[in-house]
Amino acid sequence: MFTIELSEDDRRRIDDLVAEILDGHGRPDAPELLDRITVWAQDMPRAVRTAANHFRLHEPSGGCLFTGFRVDDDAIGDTPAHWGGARANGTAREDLFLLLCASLLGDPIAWATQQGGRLLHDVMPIKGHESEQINSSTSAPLWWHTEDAFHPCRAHYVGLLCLRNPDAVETTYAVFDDLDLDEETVRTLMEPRYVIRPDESHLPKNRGGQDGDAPRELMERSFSWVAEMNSNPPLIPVLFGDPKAPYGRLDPYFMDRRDDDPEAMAAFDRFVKEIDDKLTSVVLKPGDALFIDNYKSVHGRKPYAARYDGRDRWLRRVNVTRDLRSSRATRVAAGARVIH
Ligand SMILES: NC(=[NH2+])NCCC[C@H](N)C(=O)O
Ligand SMILES: O=C(O)CCC(=O)C(=O)O
Ligand SMILES: [Fe+2]
Repeated sequence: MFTIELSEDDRRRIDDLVAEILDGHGRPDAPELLDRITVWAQDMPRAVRTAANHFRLHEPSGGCLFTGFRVDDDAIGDTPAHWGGARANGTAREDLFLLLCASLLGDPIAWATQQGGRLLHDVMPIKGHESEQINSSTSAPLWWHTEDAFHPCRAHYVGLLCLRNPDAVETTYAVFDDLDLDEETVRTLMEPRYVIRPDESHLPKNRGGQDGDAPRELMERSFSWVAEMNSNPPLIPVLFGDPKAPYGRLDPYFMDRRDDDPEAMAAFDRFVKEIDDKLTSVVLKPGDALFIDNYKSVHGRKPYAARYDGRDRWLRRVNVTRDLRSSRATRVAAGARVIH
C-alpha cells in the first residue's frame, strides 16, 4: 500500500484549511464549494500533493492510504442507522478532508441510483441488510469486487474515510500487478466474453425513499438504464489496457456463468483463484483515508457483528474519476457530478 503519512505540521495546515473553507461555505456539499474543491486542494501541503501525484501518475500500488488525520469522535455524533435519514452536519470536517484528498486524484462523482444521489456515501450497518451484498451488510463477507464494475463510467478511485472501526474489521483487497497469470489467460480475459450485472446497491429496492433533488423523469430514466443493464447486459472484457500490467473490472458475485463459452470461464476461474490466493487486508482506523485504485485492484470486507447502538463501524465513501467528460452524456451540465 502506498502510504502518505501526515506530519504534525501537515495536520495543522490541513485543519486550518478545512476550517477556512467551512467558515466560508458552511457545508462540505455546498455547490460553490464543490465547484472550487480542486482549487482548494492546491492549498494542501506540497509534500502531500507531490506524493498523491506520484501515486496517480506512476501507479506504484493498488491503493493510497492518507493516514494521520484526526477524527473528532464526539463531534461526528452517533453512527447513523441508515444513509437515508436527515443528516446532521457533524462530519463536515471529515467530509471535507475526504473531498480534498479525492481532488488530488481526480473529480468526485455520484450515482443517481445510489444513496440518494449523494456525493458522499455512508458505509455502516443497516438493520435487515446483515446478509446482503451491499456495503451495509455485516454477518456475510462483502465479496471482493470492482466498485460499480458493470458501469462504463465507474470510478477510477474509491475513497474510504474511516470515522469508526471499533472491532478492527478488515477491508480486503488484491492488486492485479501481484497476480501470476499466463499470457494466454490474460489474452482471453481481454476479450469481450463476460457478463457483469448491476450490483444491488443500484436497484430500486435499495432506493431508500430519497432521490435527492433530481427531476422524477430523469430518475426514472436512470433506474430504467440500470434495469436494462440487468436484463440485457453487453459482453465485455474483464481485463484491458497493457497486457503486462492490465487494468480490470469484475464482480464475480454479479457475473454470469456462460455455459456456451467454457474457455472464457476457465480463464476467469484461474483469475478468480489467483485473486483469492493473493487477497490481503487492511484495518482502517479513524482518520485513515484509503483510495482504492478501482482499475488496478479489487476490494471487499470481512464479516463482523453489528451493534446498532450508535457506535458501529462507520466510513464515508466517495467515487473519483480522472475523466469527468467521459460521462457527460449522462450528467445535466458540464460541472454536474451526478451520473444518471
Ligand atoms: N460483490 C459485491 N458485494 N458487490 C457490491 C459491492 C457493494 C456496493 N458497491 C455498495 O455500495 O453497497
Ligand atoms: O467496508 C469496507 O471496508 C469496504 C466497503 C466497500 O466495499 C464499499 O463501500 O465500496
Ligand atoms: Fe466497494
